[in-house]
Amino acid sequence: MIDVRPTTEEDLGVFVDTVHAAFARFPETPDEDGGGVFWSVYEMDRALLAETADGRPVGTAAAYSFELTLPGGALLPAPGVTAVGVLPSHRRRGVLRAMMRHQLADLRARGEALAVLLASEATIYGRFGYGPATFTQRLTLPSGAAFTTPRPDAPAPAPGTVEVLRRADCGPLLEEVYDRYRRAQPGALSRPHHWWERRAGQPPVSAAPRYVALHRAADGTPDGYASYALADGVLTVDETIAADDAVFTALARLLLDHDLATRVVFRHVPPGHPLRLRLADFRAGEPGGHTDWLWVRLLDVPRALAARGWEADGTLVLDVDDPFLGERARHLLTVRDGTAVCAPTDREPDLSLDVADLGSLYLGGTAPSALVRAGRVRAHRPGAADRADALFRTARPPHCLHWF
Ligand SMILES: CC(=O)SCCNC(=O)CCNC(=O)[C@H](O)C(C)(C)COP(=O)(O)OP(=O)(O)OC[C@H]1O[C@@H](n2cnc3c(N)ncnc32)[C@H](O)[C@@H]1OP(=O)(O)O
Repeated sequence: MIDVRPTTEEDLGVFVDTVHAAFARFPETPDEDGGGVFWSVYEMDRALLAETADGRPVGTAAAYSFELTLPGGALLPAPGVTAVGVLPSHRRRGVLRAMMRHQLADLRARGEALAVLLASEATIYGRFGYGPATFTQRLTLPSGAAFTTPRPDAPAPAPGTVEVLRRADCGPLLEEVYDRYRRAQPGALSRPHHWWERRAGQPPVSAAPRYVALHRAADGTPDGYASYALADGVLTVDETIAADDAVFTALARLLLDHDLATRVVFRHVPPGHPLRLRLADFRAGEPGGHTDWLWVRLLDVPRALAARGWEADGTLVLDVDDPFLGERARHLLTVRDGTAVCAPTDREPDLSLDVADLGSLYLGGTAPSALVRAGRVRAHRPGAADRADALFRTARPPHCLHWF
């Protein structure tokens, strides 16, 4: 018999020990101020422990309080599910299933319209209603890679300056730039202030030493940064945050011209990013590690659909199956002037789909027609998939590079 219960601050020690044992890792030691490790930002009033009948902890799950930027720019609270683990001695007996059931009920009771996570394996979370909604990839370029000559009528390069700082000395500036960027980028997550304060997460938030190329606009406002380190001739760029393409290019140019590097690895580039198209030699750019990043689980389909912005008008009837929660509902989605209304209907469906696949479509990162072609979504009439493509499409593809 397994019991799943909510935790309090007093459970932090046992929670940290259990989740680390599930991942077969040992907890790092926090700094004197309690920061410098990713688990210093766990929210223990949002975590769960699974225990055996005699009170031994065997499973963990938690959630962070993030905001997700939706297509159109609305910000929606998005619990970021994390620290999911079950001890190797207690796997494949339904402990995760019990925790997911408890957690999704709890998130609904708190009024959340959706939840998000990063999956350790892509085979785990579909059954619980999560679908991959954003994708990311690495781009490796040879140092010194030349850009094409811009057209004579191309916009001038970003006016501004770049300065090199140490990560440890510019946290507040990075926080400010990141926050402005994530509000404009669909699919991006907030990084709460205490993450920066406690240096929790992966660079540039973490305490790991990094240099930072900080771009400032002509008026001195910081509008982009890239955090990086050079080792064994490889300049690894953890994240490149830029207000626009011109700022991205200015940062990329500085990194590509760095002495003593043979290669520059941009670890997080949105698929389809124009950086590779700027190269004089297209084949010099090596994309790699293309992978799912943010997974979305819709908990309140009508509210979630009404919350995002839409770039085309139209209607669509969606028949949505949610096997894990044992629900099925048919929704009439009507979009006018960028705003959607989603109401129950008994009209014949245009598309039948699982809630996990709707999660994949939600941010515009996957076209409905692609899921129809993959056999995951059923289109009931000619033209239905095209209509759905036109509706869900976003001019700016979603991207997320926050790790949690
Ligand atoms: C958001 C995050 O935190 S991602 C991190 C996830 N955690 C890890 O990767 C840490 C190491 N792994 C683990 O701790 C565990 O194996 C877990 C948490 C992935 C699974 O826990 P379990 O208690 O064994 O899962 P449970 O027995 O409830 O399985 C539920 C279902 O998921 C399936 N499943 C569980 N783990 C996996 C997996 N790794 N790959 C594929 N399927 C899986 C089970 O087969 C079962 O399928 P069914 O519904 O068809 O019967």
